[in-house]
Amino acid sequence: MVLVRKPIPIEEAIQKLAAESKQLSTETIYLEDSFGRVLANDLYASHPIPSYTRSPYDGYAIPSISTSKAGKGHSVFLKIVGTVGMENEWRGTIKEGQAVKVMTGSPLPNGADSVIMTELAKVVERPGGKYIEIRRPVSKGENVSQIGEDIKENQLLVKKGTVLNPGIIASLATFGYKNISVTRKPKIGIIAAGNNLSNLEEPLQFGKVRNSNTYMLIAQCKRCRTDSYNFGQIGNQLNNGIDKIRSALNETDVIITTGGISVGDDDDMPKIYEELGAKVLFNKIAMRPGSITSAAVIQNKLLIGLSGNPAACYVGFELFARSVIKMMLGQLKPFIKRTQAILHKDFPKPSPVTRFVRGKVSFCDGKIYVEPSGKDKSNMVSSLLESNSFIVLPAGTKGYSAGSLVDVLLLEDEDGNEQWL
Ligand SMILES: Nc1nc2c(c(=O)[nH]1)N[C@H]1C(S)=C(S)[C@@H](COP(=O)(O)OP(=O)(O)OC[C@H]3O[C@@H](n4cnc5c(N)ncnc54)[C@H](O)[C@@H]3O)O[C@H]1N2
Ligand code: MOO
Ligand SMILES: [Mg+2]
Repeated sequence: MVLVRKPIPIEEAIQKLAAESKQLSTETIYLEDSFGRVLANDLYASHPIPSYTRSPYDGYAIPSISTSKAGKGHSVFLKIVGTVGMENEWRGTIKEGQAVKVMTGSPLPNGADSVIMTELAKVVERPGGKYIEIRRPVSKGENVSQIGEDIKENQLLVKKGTVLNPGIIASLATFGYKNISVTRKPKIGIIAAGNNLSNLEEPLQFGKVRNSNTYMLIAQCKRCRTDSYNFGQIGNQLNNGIDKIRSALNETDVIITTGGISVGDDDDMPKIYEELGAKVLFNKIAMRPGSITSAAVIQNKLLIGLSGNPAACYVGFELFARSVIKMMLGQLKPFIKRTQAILHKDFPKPSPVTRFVRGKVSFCDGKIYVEPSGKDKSNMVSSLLESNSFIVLPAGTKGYSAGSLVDVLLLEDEDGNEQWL
């Protein structure tokens, strides 16, 4: 039987996958383990920052009015009556003509409304004690950090669906969020199909290739900040493949296969879908490479069938599996970041369907440039070495010359897009 394959538009494939990629349950983790995890609920500021009026400098807290007569060759002298920010902390109310030594971050003592930096206040001995000499008027509020000037109480700090990065983690720690609720990571099972695959440690035999895709996919899952499980390889025995996928289903949320998805004699994946009773969502997409990327659903779990050809497998993962994982993680922006760049080299090939060329983005003089990162064949692995992006060339275009503005998808970006387009 010849398998009928009707190519569907990329957007439709994305929609079909989105319908099957519901957000997973949540779990509570320690803040120190939260880097790269996705926040499961909105978090608010439980108090203002700063929570007290404080000095941003080492210096002297003073009543500014005491300096009004300083300037034009005239100094004023304020008596140092204590120090804040030390063990024997001074706790009084500063009067006119007085100053209290403060450290960066110290609370401003009562009676003070400004701070003069150490460098601008010369300490002098005078009858009755130590004084600071001030040569210019200091205005009210000068060098004072006001309550809530950084973050207001009850302000929304971080939206649910945000990927936690060091800056966000710092903000959450500021409010004492020791435990936080995040979406659990989807468990991705990886299976390589193919008769001619050898393990990495085996000496290479004629007609065989090493199973590089499994390692690529593990790393791609990591880049999506989720965990993958290597279920090894399946050869050309149909039952073996069916059993392996069945048992992997019990331990995973999504199974990604690579290889065996096309129309060759040993391409068993379509038969495996059929034998398993999986509902096929699509088995061809109008794009290159990765046109035979397929997806099916069984026991409410997604099977994503990627090409065996390394570059097509890579592209299929980034365009589809990546978004599936991010949707399951409840990410606000599950789609790959798209921007525009100036093509640095000619790309003369026409594109009858949308083409994703492995690209290398670089930045120069405030502009974004992109060039193909190597030979553009889906069975080639070399173009992946330097690829950090895909150049998107729309269907029906006849090739591009250097200098043209093209769309690019940024693979290393963690922020993402809310929409596919
Ligand atoms: N008559 C047709 N032939 C092919 C078509 C077609 O439409 N009609 N589609 C081509 C396209 S496009 C692609 S892409 C490939 C897809 O092939 P499969 O997904 O069936 O993959 P395999 O046949 O198993 O292997 C293809 C190729 O990739 C190498 N490979 C496979 N697995 C791995 C792995 N884990 N690590 C590294 N390399 C792997 C394998 O050695 C083969 O060279 O089909 C075209 N053919
Ligand atoms: O469309 Mo196949 O998946 O390269 O190159
Ligand atoms: Mg094949």
